[in-house]
Amino acid sequence: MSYKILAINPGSTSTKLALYENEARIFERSLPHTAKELEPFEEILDQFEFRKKLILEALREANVDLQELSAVVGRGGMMPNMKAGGYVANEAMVNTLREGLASPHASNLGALLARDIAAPMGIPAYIYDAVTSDEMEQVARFTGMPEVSRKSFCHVLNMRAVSRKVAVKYAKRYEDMNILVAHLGGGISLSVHHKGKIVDCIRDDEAPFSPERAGTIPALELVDLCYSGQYTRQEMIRKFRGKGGLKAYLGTQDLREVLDMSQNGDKLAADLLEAEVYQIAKAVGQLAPVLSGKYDCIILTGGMVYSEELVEKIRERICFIAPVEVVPGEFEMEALALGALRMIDGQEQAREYVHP
Ligand SMILES: Nc1ncnc2c1ncn2[C@@H]1O[C@H](COP(=O)(O)OP(=O)(O)O)[C@@H](O)[C@H]1O
Ligand SMILES: CCCC(=O)OP(=O)(O)O
Repeated sequence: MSYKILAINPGSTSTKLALYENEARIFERSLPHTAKELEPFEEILDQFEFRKKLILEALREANVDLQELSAVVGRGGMMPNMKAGGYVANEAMVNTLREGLASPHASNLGALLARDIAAPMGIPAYIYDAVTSDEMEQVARFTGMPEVSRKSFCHVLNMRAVSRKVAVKYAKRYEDMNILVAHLGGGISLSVHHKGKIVDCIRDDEAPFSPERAGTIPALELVDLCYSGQYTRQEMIRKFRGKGGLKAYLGTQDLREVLDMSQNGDKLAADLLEAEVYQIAKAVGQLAPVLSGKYDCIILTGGMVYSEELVEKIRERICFIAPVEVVPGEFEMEALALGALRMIDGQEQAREYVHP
């Protein structure tokens, strides 16, 4: 049986598309969106028609016949009430998104776009491994402020996809392994996978600073900054996500440029790289006791991991915990398509989303 799956991954600066025929990718396209193009949209959900039009144009240009599709799958957004795995992009999910119950992120458009493109074709629309998939243990949820409880929030889609790849190398099932994953992309998050479940994580707002995110900031100084009258709430969020990290110090979120700057004698760039390595290693160490140090492996993944220099410096500091596996880049499009394929052919049951 042959299935054609369209995968849609809306990111903050692009919408990625891929068409899969069973396990084989037959088309892939990244549609970049400039800050200027997105500026007129007050809310992320307002970008829906703009992105949909670009997607349909790109598919038309590539002669993709929508009638041949078997399903459409979008990146899962930030909805509450999610577990890992696949969901039907149903009406309850649309209502949750439209009512603003999901934390703002471009990935929230995934379900809406998938459903809208699938509906006229009479084919299923799914999302897979949403960012907010939450299977955390109770012990991991407490903070010292009763008003704030920790919720799971990480790069679930890529983390579970690379874990499955590494499981093949170890000739084991992902569901039988204990894995610590550090996703080191434009944003950084880390997670602990205990026999197929993410039982704890370090979210991007608790993490090391990243190319474009501030990461953990000492809380009292952050409070002072918020109340300084210098910044609006939106500006503070942008300082944290989008304009933080390497970008805030050096004006670029491109790690390759920062590596070059450091090699050419820029002291700040060199210091930041050292601090980046140090913080990433510390975050791995912070998660080591979650499974009492009993990990099959630690996986480093994401775009930053293309840098051998960075990887070797991190490895040196964390290899005492468990073997380190390096999987550069991200596999989100493949993970979306293969997830949808498992749901279509019945290997995996798609969950029905319930409005919170
Ligand atoms: N070959 C490379 N060497 C070093 N850094 C790289 C390389 N390729 C990408 N990066 C860096 O990875 C980061 C982006 O990671 P990526 O996983 O692509 O991000 P996103 O989270 O935006 O998908 C950027 O800082 C980029 O400069
Ligand atoms: C940390 C959760 C997911 C996320 O922030 O994704 P991007 O780095 O792709 O924006």
